[in-house]
Amino acid sequence: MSDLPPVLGQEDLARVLADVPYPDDWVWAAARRRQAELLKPPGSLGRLEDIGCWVAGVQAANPPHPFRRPRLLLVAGDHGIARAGVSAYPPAVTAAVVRAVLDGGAVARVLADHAGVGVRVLDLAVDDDLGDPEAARWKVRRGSGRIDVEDALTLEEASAAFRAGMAVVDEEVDAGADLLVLGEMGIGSTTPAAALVGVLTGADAAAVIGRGTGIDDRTWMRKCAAIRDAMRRGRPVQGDPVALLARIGGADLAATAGILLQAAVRRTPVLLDGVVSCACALLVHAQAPNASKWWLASTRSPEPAAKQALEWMALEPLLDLGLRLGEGTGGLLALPLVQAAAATLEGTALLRDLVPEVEVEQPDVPTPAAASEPVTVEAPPVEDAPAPPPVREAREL
Ligand SMILES: O=C(O)c1ccc[n+]([C@@H]2O[C@H](COP(=O)([O-])O)[C@@H](O)[C@H]2O)c1
Ligand SMILES: Cc1cc2nc[nH]c2cc1C
Repeated sequence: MSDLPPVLGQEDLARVLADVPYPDDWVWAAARRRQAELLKPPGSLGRLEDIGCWVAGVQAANPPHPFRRPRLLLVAGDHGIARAGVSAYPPAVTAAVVRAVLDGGAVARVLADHAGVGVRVLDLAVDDDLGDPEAARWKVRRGSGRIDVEDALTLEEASAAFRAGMAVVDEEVDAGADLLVLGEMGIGSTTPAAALVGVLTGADAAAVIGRGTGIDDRTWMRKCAAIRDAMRRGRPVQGDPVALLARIGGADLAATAGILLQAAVRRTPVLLDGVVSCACALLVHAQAPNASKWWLASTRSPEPAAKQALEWMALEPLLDLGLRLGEGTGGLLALPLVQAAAATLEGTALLRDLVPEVEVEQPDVPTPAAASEPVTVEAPPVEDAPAPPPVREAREL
């Protein structure tokens, strides 16, 4: 990462993208077989069984173990488009909520403390001084441009934010983090998120717009026009992730994309949150489809753009509770289930040890003895999943 230039071009990113590994297929397959041998009817733990196997694959350990040092990365930034009246709340809320994440009082802080998750706030572009030098270490500017009429960031700023996300992952993983929970805070952020998903999937503004913080119909019309205009500005650079983030994203989104990419490079799993992290995930996935194997969709956001992004990546959310807060609340609430999935796969007795006369039917997964070459175990297809996005330029370089 350190040899990357100050402005990230497609070729520079292509070098990083080429290093994205795949989680361990053999361990995943072994975990599948173990899952079938546990003291329970096969499939009786439902989705928890798939998640346990996913944990085994990303930890390259069968049985897996519950994560020991999960960390919430809360990425914050203000968005110039909020000045166009696209949110139900004023931009001043961003700084207030981020302060409450730092000092206590925000939902994310309550849930993180409850779950024993360490919190790191990254102020990439909050339009205020939070008075926390550690949070501001990666700040690239205050606020961003109005994406319907101007760029959110310069290419230098977008690159700096993207690289900041990558650097933070390196720091966290070097310090022992074994799971990253993504969170975000920024009034107006659902507008760039929707515009990014619209450009990357080819969907219309009306198909990706959502109600965000709870907007009324008049605000919806303004927001739809803003997304439409931003998408028009973004389309010419849709194959260049950093240029796209500079035009219609924002510093918090660019850092989030950098986190998602570098987490995959560092073989570190990530729990996605709502529409903003899903949009950034789609942007990285469009260039490096392997990367999404390291991510788990924690929650189904009511934002249509989140639904589209997850379908595009064939990721099925774990929770469907109508969460639309952001701040990493989806991942924080899904975490106990992920931990339970790992714990049951690790700690449950084997049926054959207690009831030897019952024969276990093994699932049809590859065994090392059955093939001489490692095989890629594909994720099961999602019904009605759209065709992959036509955005692969950087990878083809
Ligand atoms: O996570 C989601 O899917 C989600 C859906 C709607 C709103 N939000 C949060 O609300 C803020 C953005 O909403 P808005 O209406 O200002 O664009 C931002 O702080 C997000 O964390 C988050
Ligand atoms: C109060 C408030 C808290 C939030 N947390 C994340 N997005 C938010 C939006 C609002 C308006």
